[in-house]
Amino acid sequence: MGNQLSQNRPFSDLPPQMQPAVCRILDANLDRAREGLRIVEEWCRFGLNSSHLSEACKQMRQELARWHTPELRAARDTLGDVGTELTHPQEEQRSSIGHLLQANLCRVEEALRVLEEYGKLYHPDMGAAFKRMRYEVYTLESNLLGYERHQKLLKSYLYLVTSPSEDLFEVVEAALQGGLTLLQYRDKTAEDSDQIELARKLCQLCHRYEALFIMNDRVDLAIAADADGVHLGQQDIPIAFARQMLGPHRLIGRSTTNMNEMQRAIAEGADYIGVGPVYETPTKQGKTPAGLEYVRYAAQHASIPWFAIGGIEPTNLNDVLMAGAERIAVVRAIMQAEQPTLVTQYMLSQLSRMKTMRAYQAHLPQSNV
Ligand SMILES: Cc1ncc(COP(=O)(O)OP(=O)(O)O)c(N)n1
Ligand SMILES: Cc1ncsc1CCOP(=O)(O)O
Ligand SMILES: [Mg+2]
Repeated sequence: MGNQLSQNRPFSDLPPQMQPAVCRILDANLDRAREGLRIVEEWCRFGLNSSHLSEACKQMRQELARWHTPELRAARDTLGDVGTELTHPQEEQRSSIGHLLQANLCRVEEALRVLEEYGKLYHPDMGAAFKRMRYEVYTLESNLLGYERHQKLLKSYLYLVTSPSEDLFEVVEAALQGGLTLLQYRDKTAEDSDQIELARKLCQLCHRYEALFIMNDRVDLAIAADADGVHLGQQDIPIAFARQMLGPHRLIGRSTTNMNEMQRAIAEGADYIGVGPVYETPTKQGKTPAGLEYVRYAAQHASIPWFAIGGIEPTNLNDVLMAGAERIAVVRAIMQAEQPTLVTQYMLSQLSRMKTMRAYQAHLPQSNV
């Protein structure tokens, strides 16, 4: 590319007074795009441990570096740049990693758009090169978001499924403050328009705490609320259709009550499954419990994350954990708790204790287990 750049003399028909300005624009935006990519790359590498995503960032940075010729660098005039001290107040605050990544990807995309337009004046190949790179950044953004969702799911051990409540937001926020990282909005009676409004607000609240937000039953409402995914029961829309509508990066959960449903959900590409009801529960009246037997089966055979659900409370949590559950989902235990933060913290601590115990046992010689 270096040769190509020097062979095709830039600015063939630009008036001379415009040439330094174009060079300064290209220089500034090459820097901007590289800096933004570097910030994203660091998170891919150290936050997500994804060599694949960090390599994608690195390759784009290297391509930007190849375009950043000495001629463009020489055009820099920092003292004469009236924009160096202009910062937007939002740049001073980043409320979460998600926002930080989004802001920087947006910065990269903007810079690439500028490079694409002004680049056309500078070199015949520049416009097309930066257009292609902009699309690569869109793909990176989408892969990154999908990867983040899956990582968060893997790190989620407690799942709160909501029930209609006057204190919905207070309870959910209290649970988030207690460390909840996965929420499902479930309301079987509200109008669609009300559900969308509530779902959007809940989704924003969850994202402020870096938690995932899942919509129960309805793919259309999940899209409207920009949810991280949807939870589908056996009577809800098939996973394949949901996947077509949601794309590859949103999560799909499926309820299962027996081993056949479990195997089918896994084969159909569910990201996680509900396993239950473990116990009879007023939240789902008339539903026959699958019992601890099915929890034991799941512990042996489920190859994707699974959440034991149904009638789980602080008093029987240990039995469910002893049957092999690593993850649980609850409605009443938190929605009806007097102190939702404390119950969340208690449940999370029990799940974590069990996880540590299992990890320890896995390292003991078999005769000691
Ligand atoms: C995590 C989780 N597991 C199971 C269910 C139940 O889903 P479904 O069988 O579709 O019943 P409804 O919740 O729609 O009444 C769930 N919601 N979440
Ligand atoms: C939605 C759902 N699916 C299976 S059991 C259940 C309800 C669980 O509610 P609770 O935790 O109050 O028993
Ligand atoms: Mg359902």
